[in-house]
Amino acid sequence: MFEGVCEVVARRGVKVTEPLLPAVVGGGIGGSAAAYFLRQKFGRGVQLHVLEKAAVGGRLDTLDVEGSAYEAGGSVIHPLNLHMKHFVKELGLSVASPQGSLAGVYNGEEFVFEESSWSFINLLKLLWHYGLNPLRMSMWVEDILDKFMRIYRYQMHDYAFSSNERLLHALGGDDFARLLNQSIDEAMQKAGFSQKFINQVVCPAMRVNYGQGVAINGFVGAVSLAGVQSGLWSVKGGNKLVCSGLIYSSKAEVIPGTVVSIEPKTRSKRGGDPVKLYEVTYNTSSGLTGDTYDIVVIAAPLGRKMANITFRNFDPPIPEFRNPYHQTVTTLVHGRLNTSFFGYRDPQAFHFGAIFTTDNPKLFINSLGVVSPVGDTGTGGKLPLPSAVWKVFSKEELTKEQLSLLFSSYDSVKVKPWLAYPQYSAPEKLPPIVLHEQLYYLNGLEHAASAMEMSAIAARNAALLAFHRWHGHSASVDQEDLHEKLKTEL
Ligand SMILES: Cc1cc2nc3c(=O)[nH]c(=O)nc-3n(C[C@H](O)[C@H](O)[C@H](O)COP(=O)(O)OP(=O)(O)OC[C@H]3O[C@@H](n4cnc5c(N)ncnc54)[C@H](O)[C@@H]3O)c2cc1C
Ligand SMILES: CC(C)=CCC/C(C)=C/CC/C(C)=C/CSC[C@H](N)C(=O)O
Repeated sequence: MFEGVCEVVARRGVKVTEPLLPAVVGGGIGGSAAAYFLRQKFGRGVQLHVLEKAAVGGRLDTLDVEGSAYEAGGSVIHPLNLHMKHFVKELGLSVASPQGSLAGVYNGEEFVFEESSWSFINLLKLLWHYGLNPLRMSMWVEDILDKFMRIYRYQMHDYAFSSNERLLHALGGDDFARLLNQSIDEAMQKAGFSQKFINQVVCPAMRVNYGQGVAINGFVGAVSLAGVQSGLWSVKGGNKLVCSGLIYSSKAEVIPGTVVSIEPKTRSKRGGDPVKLYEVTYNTSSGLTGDTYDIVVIAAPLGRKMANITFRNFDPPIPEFRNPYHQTVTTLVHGRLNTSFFGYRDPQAFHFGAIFTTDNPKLFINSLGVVSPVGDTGTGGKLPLPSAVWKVFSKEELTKEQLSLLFSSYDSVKVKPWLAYPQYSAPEKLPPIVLHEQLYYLNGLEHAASAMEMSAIAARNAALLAFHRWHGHSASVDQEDLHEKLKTEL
């Protein structure tokens, strides 16, 4: 018999087999990766559904500017994000590497750091401004990344974790727990970094990536610093192609609908133990309907303003998810930058293609940078074109007046507001993975750090966890000292 097929007794007493029915709620990178990994673990015999209320891709989406598509949500992928790398290879997609451009850090009045196109000059400038802080930061982030990379080995050996705290502890022990319990500001101060460096270099990286300052937890802070390292890449044609590709490869059926409630049910079986199921009710264009599933993986942020799913009749009740999400607005502008806004009267002297900002309440933008279409790898040069497509991140939608301050002229403006990431703080409390016996939640890990790879890791963990719990393989869940145990394995 196929794995993933359960035996039931049919009406006439003849034994027949019924496919196991897992459902995934949400078709973003987390949900599509969950479908892929569930298929990998449970095999051909299961019938997989992905319930999606909007477009497959979720927070991976593009906006069209004058006939070309640009990433408006999740855009860059780290070279050590091995799940994303594997998906792209497996799906036959291609990689695009963004063209580097010169960066400057603006504090609302002046540039406090200006990158040079000469690497030697740059090194001298960094040393002059920040001493050994930049070098020490690279080593600090490398050390965290080294520990983080342990997840791939654990998952390759099929190990799963029943809580986000256990997962992170298995990677970085008490160091990761400490990072979650303090802000990136505190963590870096304790590690000996200067306040000037934190304010002028670390804070701008937090603002460009997470739209928040250095009060965010130390773990997401470290991920954010990894997110400004070199070698970042994206998927040619758009990152969301990974989601549609994974769903196709998993042979899951996408059910268009908004899940409104989930309720545990017991179906009695003649001559056998009762079967426990979940009744998932969802809204479609033709009204309210529902299906029952053996396993449900929720791959969408829970909460009233988010997925808004009601958990009915669970005993004990599933607690409400109150963790708020932070708004980030992406604005794509095809136009000419008003360089005098940044203190450059002469546009010819302005060489920056990426502008980061420090924490200044007077600033109405978090960052802006020149971007290329998803099919393209850049303009081939380091200087921004006089007229280019700029991506602006801000907390609120930009007003016409603000756009006119930033741009001397523009041809088109596209806006996408997102409830982008959790509102981070320290100490960070992470939501559970196991909500009920066979009901799992992926997006709790986002509260440690939100990134495509984090959703993919959470997805593989949930698929492994569901598989082991379904088959009673307790030895593969929450193993202690995995790092030591696996050292001896090839
Ligand atoms: C502006 C922006 C920039 C970013 N940049 C990067 C980056 O450069 N690199 C990086 O790694 N990450 C980046 N991220 C973060 C990254 O995009 C997310 O962490 C990741 O895409 C989350 O994927 P997910 O599948 O977990 O959630 P989502 O993508 O949010 O997917 C959830 C899905 O569930 C669906 N859904 C919700 N409720 C229901 C319901 N009730 N019923 C049915 N379906 C439902 C939604 O429609 C959605 O499709 C960025 C995010 C934003 C917003
Ligand atoms: C999970 C690990 C180890 C690394 C991920 C590093 C990474 C790619 C972080 C970026 C996360 C993020 C939310 C970026 C948002 S903005 C991206 C980009 N700067 C842009 O301008 O679009």
